[in-house]
Amino acid sequence: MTQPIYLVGARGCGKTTVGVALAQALGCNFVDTDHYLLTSTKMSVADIVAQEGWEGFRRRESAALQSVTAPGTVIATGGGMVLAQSNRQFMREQGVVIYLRAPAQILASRLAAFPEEGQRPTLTGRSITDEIVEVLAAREALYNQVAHHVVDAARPPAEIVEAVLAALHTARAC
Ligand SMILES: Nc1ncnc2c1ncn2[C@@H]1O[C@H](COP(=O)(O)OP(=O)(O)OP(=O)(O)O)[C@@H](O)[C@H]1O
Ligand SMILES: O=C(O)C1=C[C@@H](O)[C@@H](O)[C@H](O)C1
Ligand SMILES: [Mg+2]
Repeated sequence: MTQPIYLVGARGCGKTTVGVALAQALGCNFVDTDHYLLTSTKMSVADIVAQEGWEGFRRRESAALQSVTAPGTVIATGGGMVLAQSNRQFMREQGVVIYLRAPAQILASRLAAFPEEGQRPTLTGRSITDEIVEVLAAREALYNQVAHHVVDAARPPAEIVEAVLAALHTARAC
């Protein structure tokens, strides 16, 4: 698998968790756009949003997407990467896009257990559960639209990795 693999989906669907394991299974590199921004700017998502607003963060994450894209790489994106049409087009053209789909209830319980507010500042000012319902309703069509494959992410990470590998029809090393 030399094309980059992009993992998309809502906060808590497991893009980072599954991405690490998938890259290991494929013998690929792994990169996470949120982590890339954290290390390259030395600012958390909350810091960037406080200084530059969500608009500034979205601009930076679009640039990060371009910077981290490379052959033989599994790329965990931020939950809102799909909002920009240019990002959706770029991912579809450059690689294989996998949507890790899980219901709002499951996402909310994972996020409530490990909120990581620095990296996941509120998007709406609502509770975790209300927010994820609202955000999923607004973005579900975008996740489906950009995806080459949709994988059920409401199960243990190892099973999700197997399902992604099956969708890719390959377990070859990079
Ligand atoms: N398949 C899973 N089963 C149970 N817990 C999971 C699963 N995937 C992830 N988690 C847990 O849910 C939380 C969020 O996972 P993770 O950070 O991988 O999500 P994400 O999609 O990368 O979110 P974000 O968009 O905020 O970066 C973590 O605490 C992680 O351990
Ligand atoms: O869903 C979102 O809009 C976000 C998800 C996280 O991965 C981060 O990219 C950031 O907190 C925004
Ligand atoms: Mg993540």
